[in-house]
Amino acid sequence: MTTIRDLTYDLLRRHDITTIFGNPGSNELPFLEDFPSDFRYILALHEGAAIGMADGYAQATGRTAFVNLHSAAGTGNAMGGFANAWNAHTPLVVTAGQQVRAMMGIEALLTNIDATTLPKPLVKWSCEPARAENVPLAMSHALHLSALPAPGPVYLSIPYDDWDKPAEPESLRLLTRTVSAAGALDTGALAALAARLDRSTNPVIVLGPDVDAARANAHAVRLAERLKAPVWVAPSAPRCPFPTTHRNFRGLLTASMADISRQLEGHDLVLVAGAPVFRYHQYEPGPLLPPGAELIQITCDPDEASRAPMGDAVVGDIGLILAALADKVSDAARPEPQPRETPTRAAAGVAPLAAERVLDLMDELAPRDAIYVNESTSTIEAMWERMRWEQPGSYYFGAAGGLGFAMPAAVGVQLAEPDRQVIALIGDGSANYSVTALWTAAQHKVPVVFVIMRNGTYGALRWFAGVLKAEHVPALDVPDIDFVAIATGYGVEAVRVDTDAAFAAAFTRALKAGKPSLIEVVTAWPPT
Ligand SMILES: Cc1ncc(Cn2c(C)c(CCOP(=O)(O)OP(=O)(O)O)sc2=O)c(N)n1
Ligand SMILES: [Ca+2]
Repeated sequence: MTTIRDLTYDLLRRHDITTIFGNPGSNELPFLEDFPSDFRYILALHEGAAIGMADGYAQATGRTAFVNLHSAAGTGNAMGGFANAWNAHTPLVVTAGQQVRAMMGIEALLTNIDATTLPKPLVKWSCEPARAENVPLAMSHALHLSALPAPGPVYLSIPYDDWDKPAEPESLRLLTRTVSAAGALDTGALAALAARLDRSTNPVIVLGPDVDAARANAHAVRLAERLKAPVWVAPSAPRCPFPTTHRNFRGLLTASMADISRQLEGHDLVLVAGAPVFRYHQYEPGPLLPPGAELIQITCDPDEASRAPMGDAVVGDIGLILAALADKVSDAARPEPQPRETPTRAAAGVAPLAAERVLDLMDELAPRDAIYVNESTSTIEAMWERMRWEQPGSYYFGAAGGLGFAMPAAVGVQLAEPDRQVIALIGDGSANYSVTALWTAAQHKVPVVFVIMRNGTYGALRWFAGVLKAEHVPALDVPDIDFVAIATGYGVEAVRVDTDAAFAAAFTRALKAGKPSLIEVVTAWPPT
């Protein structure tokens, strides 16, 4: 007899999923019973770390990741991670154990009350199957839907007395289903779009995270070179969709309406690919586009296309459309864009140590194909100006700005990319949200290099307090946290440094260690 549990594990295998990220409670034990030997369970000590690891793993593999959380309390602890995954279009199937069906009505302890409402609106779909026999269909539905454009998290709440029930013979058909999305432009629409680009006198390209998610970076390069168009990265960037060393690269757009129009001044056509229009952050009202400019958005997300406040939009497969456009547009008869001004390297041997000097040393010493998972929020701009990111999958940031993403996500990315070095650059404020990820890194010997930028304050909030002219705000300092002691407590070797020479030596050692390491580097605040 095939049980619901047997069929569920077979469905996961069918979708190439044999890693489970999670933190169990009693409701989850029957699902985990007789855990199959071809699966691995990555235990997180907090559900925020579990979903963050799964998010990083899914983004780096480009495939759906699977999470198992404990009822309502576990789901609640993961809500910040749902926000990041939702904004990042990350394909996740998040499951939570539910009380037995006979005791749900009386709300016995660990009943996930109104379970399907809990993760909304940060899921594409949530479901608590009406009967045990429906679990395989719900699981199959969730696995396909999470990966279909626009990808995103889905949630299943499953009563723990369902797993031993027999699966209905007809539900075995689910094992052989394939579901795929088309998404190319028809020839007419492609020709019209290419013609609009060819007619433009001064086009500019703005690229978003879904270009990197589609691994379409090289198509974007070809299109930019054919059009001889400068390339900006869309604001509040959670990924890097274009080589920062390319002569057409202009940098990261500011997350403000007024500033974006200033930065795009003079262009008559703005082509946005793989990004919402736009993920503004600070409210600085102004014209949505510079005078005379038109905008076309290419997105995999019908809702992004529908909610944009201006321009035209095309919904489809970003990789297919960029590749077809790069083949279709003419070689523009205009001069190549001039390479941007890059900042001079920060001076050596200066105390107190400037954050820019740490960034420059990392960029110089790390392997060229290193992957940065960032949550040092006051140095984002400096990173985009200084770091040389050339390959797809080189940069990740929490897409909803929810802190607690980067430390676990770095572990997930390193699990997915064992041949590239992952460097987690974390602020001394952010480092406290999912610090338990250090324990999982130590237990699974995941060789992430964690760099904690200790400036003793919530630097980005100090900047924002200036933007909002919010004076005398309390609760912006985070002094006296000993990350060396914390890391050691979780089993990760750690060192504190406060000079560039000491950082360079520690960073070089960490890169060779072959195991997780943490460097707490004391940096100047305010920035010099
Ligand atoms: C879950 C969560 N809580 C609070 C915040 C608010 N927040 C906070 C608390 C920031 C300060 C981060 O400080 P840091 O030390 O990590 O980095 P910097 O000093 O470089 O800014 S930035 C920011 O948006 C958030 N984004 N996400
Ligand atoms: Ca800080």
